[in-house]
Amino acid sequence: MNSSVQKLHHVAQKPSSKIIGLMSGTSLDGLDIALCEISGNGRETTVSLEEFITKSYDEHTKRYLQKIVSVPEVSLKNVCLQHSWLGDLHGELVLEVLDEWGVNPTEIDCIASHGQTIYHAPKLQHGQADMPNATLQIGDGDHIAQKTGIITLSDFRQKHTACGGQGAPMAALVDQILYAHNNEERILLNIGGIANFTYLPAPSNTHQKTATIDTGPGNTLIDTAVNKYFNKPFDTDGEIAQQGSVQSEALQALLTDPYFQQPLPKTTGPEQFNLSWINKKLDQKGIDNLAPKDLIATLTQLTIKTISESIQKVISKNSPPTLYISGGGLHNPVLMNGLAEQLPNCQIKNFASIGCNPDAKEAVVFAVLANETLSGDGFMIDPDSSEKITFGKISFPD
Ligand SMILES: Nc1ncnc2c1ncn2[C@@H]1O[C@H](COP(=O)(O)OP(=O)(O)OP(=O)(O)O)[C@@H](O)[C@H]1O
Ligand SMILES: CC(=O)N[C@H]1[C@@H]2OC[C@@H](O2)[C@@H](O)[C@@H]1O[C@H](C)C(=O)O
Repeated sequence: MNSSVQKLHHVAQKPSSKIIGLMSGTSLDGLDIALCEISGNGRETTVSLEEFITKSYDEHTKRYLQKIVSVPEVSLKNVCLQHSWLGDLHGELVLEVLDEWGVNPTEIDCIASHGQTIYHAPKLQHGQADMPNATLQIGDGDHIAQKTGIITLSDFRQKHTACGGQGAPMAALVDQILYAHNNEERILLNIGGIANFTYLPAPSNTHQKTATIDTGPGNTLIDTAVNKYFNKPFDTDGEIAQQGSVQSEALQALLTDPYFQQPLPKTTGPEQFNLSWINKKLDQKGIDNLAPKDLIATLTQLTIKTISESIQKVISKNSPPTLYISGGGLHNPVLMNGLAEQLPNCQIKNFASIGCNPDAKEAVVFAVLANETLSGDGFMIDPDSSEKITFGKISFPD
């Protein structure tokens, strides 16, 4: 037997594995690196987050990625170069943090790498009837495996679209096995660049089904406008939004986007929600005189409104869920207070109270997806079929 296949066979049979989850999200703030100890599989899965860090991208890296991320027409040469370059970079960052943590790479059973989404094109967004749901992530897995000497699973979203899904959100698959609770209705809300949630009704609630959705912009519009008008990467602690006031006419103009009324399932990205989208929506209503701080307050309110309205649509009025929040938006008090105001019946908690470090959640998701591919049966993505599927492509270091 080939030695890497033998290693894989061994890892798949271990009662517990050390898996590193890697996530480079839509905000382009850096690479989230989560070292997990994972035992069991399916509903028996348990995860212990042993270490976590976000390795921030420097300005040069961020600007280089911005050349192609979510841009519809780019240099194919850049895409080709960046696919390999980012794989190498992610491999180097893994080696760097393992050294910082005092962990030998030989102790790691595998890496689960999400990569960087450079274009997300569900049918709803690309609008070409003859084309399938499509999504593209870069940061090649072979490069990560070569750099680190560690078996690497990557490119998790392709199987989702190949099986008829929209390529996202995928966190719900993991949320269901790790966080569904017998007596509590739960919403797991992640506010990253894009906001998404998983609704986990308590099993006793036979009227409601598990649901998942990208609600629309999380931080992406706030970040992009703060960057343009204040030359900062994001609105630290919501300070700018607090100085501005929400302009209701502008808010209504933004809320007219049909995405917000589309039924589930739906997913989106910065390809749709970006600076030109803001300008177009405001131009259509003849609004051209918003003070920058009022724009930030209005965009923050847009995130609050679209998240809370999406939540209201799926939950049962009689048994309001507890909301567990993760992602960078958790650090913005204006977002948090706004959600509490709009969802007075829901208890709001930090995801840490049932899971792990809220900034690590998505990286852990990909570690669990890899664990299931190696040692489990997989996940059901079609509620009308019992067929289970696994995700990720396997790269060997040799
Ligand atoms: N102290 C803070 N105050 C306000 N906002 C913050 C703060 N810290 C982080 N954020 C926001 O969180 C964002 C990063 O969030 P996160 O890392 O969850 O996003 P992501 O994983 O890149 O996105 P996605 O989940 O959509 O892929 C930052 O760009 C910023 O907008
Ligand atoms: C295409 C893509 O990378 N989508 C991300 C992004 O970040 C949040 C939201 O948009 C979600 O749809 C998804 O990530 C999480 C991990 C998911 O698939 O559940």
